Amino acid sequence: MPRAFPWPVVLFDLDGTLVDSASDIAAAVNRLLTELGHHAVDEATVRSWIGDGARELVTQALRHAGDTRDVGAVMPRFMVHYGDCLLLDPRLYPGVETTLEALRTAGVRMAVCTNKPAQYVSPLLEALGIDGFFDAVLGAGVLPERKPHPLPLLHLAREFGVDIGRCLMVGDSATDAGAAIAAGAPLVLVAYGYRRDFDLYGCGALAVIDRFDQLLDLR
Ligand SMILES: O=C(O)COP(=O)(O)O
Ligand SMILES: [Mg+2]
Repeated sequence: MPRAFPWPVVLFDLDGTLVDSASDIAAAVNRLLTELGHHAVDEATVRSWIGDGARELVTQALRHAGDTRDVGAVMPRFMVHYGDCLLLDPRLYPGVETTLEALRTAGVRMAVCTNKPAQYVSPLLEALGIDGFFDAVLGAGVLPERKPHPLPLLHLAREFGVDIGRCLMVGDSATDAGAAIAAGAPLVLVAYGYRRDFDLYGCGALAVIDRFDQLLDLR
């Protein structure tokens, strides 16, 4: 447990940081692709599309399939599949629950700040038994901008009444890094998530951690 954790607020990314949801998201993408008459794709390919929100994910999937139809036309179907697949096999990364517990004990207030569609965030957190750790949960579609725009982070900092410079952002991708840097939030990145080809080590993060519980070693 941290003796004195340096930040009073931590904003956590969800997919690829707290939860390994790639197989569920891949299942939803593949239900859509096969419904549209395309071949399914493997999970690793879908992983490389996660991070910019559902619409961008489907845009990439359609492009991959050579399908030129308008993404907006297929989004309602995709959202049905997304909901149906949400709880197929989501997994907390190792150490998440004990680390959140330690942070809570240390008096740190926590929020989830994700590009996952907002209506699916709380059901996922509840199913994994970690919803109680968070004072705020912010998914995509609630605010007019999503990460890498700084607005979601600034919005949460304002809700907590804490200067953004004292709100640590913990994420796994370029969208998290971009949002944190634009907002002026300190940033820690996890190395095990959906980083794609993003250079985690060259973006100015305070630390890049291999295991979630290494958060507690930060000083
Ligand atoms: O659903 C996404 O595209 C990514 O979600 P995240 O912001 O929690 O990584
Ligand atoms: Mg992520």
